[in-house]
Amino acid sequence: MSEYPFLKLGTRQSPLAMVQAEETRRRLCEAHGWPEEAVELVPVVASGDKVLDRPLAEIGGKALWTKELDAWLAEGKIDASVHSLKDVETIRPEVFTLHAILPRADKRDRLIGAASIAELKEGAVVGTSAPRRAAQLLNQRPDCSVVMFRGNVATRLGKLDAGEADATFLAAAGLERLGQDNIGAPLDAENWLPAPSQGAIAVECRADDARTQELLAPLDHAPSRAEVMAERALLLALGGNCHSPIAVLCTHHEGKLTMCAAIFSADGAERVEESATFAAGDNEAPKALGTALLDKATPAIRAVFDEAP
Ligand SMILES: NCc1[nH]cc(CCC(=O)O)c1CC(=O)O
Repeated sequence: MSEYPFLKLGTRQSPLAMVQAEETRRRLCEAHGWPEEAVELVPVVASGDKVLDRPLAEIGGKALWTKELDAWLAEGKIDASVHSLKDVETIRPEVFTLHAILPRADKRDRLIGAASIAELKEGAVVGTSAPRRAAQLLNQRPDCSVVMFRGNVATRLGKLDAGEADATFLAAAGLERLGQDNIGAPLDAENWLPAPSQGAIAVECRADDARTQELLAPLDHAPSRAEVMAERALLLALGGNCHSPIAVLCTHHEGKLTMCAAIFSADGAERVEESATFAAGDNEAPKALGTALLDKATPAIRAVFDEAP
């Protein structure tokens, strides 16, 4: 007679999502001295995984990654959801809490198909559907062009292999978790900024579920939480969503956060950046940085943010 599972963890069923859910299960079992059977992984097919031929921004935005998991969590079919925090909307239903942020992995993008942005061949075609990656690329390499690449990591690498583009970007964290971290070249922060919350796994549960909150608590990594919450505060200040070319990197060091952020016009031609250092947990500082960015923004940049729904 077994009382397992103690906890049901909802996850998308893409290979990367499953690996991230497995990492969460491993950490939970380690923290509580449980056998693997104590945590059941419940895969859910997300709307975002069904429609692959149009940009996310056109078909409903980041909510498409969380809609099904949110419904299951609200109904109590699962106790918690595991998310790539980068894909989770900035404003979450109040009935949920992002209760554990796991130690953040490599925050960088990797470029697959060339050793660096500068070394992309003249007029290279680059596959991406992320406004940030497209704008940041075209800002540095106006000779390049962008084609839409959606789908999971394997799908995108397949499109590259099939010659649909000369190069593409993938998050280092995702490649690492899939054991493919030998692919491509990492892009460093001096020239290339990642997306808000890139590389962070978040575990969300119901705000009134004290039992699950207590079980998740030992998984929370305070420095990673400080970084991603500051990055999300910046997103909120900018009114950013999946349409917005916002690049930001926040790095924790001895209780302080250094944030470097850039926003772009839709075509990437124009770019403004700001950076600041402030105390971890200070969510006013990212807000001020957002305001400073918008103050400096050219009309073409501001138009992107004014239009954001
Ligand atoms: N947008 C899809 C997505 N969401 C999270 C990751 C990778 C893992 C992470 O950044 O946490 C990816 C793939 C990618 O951007 O290459």
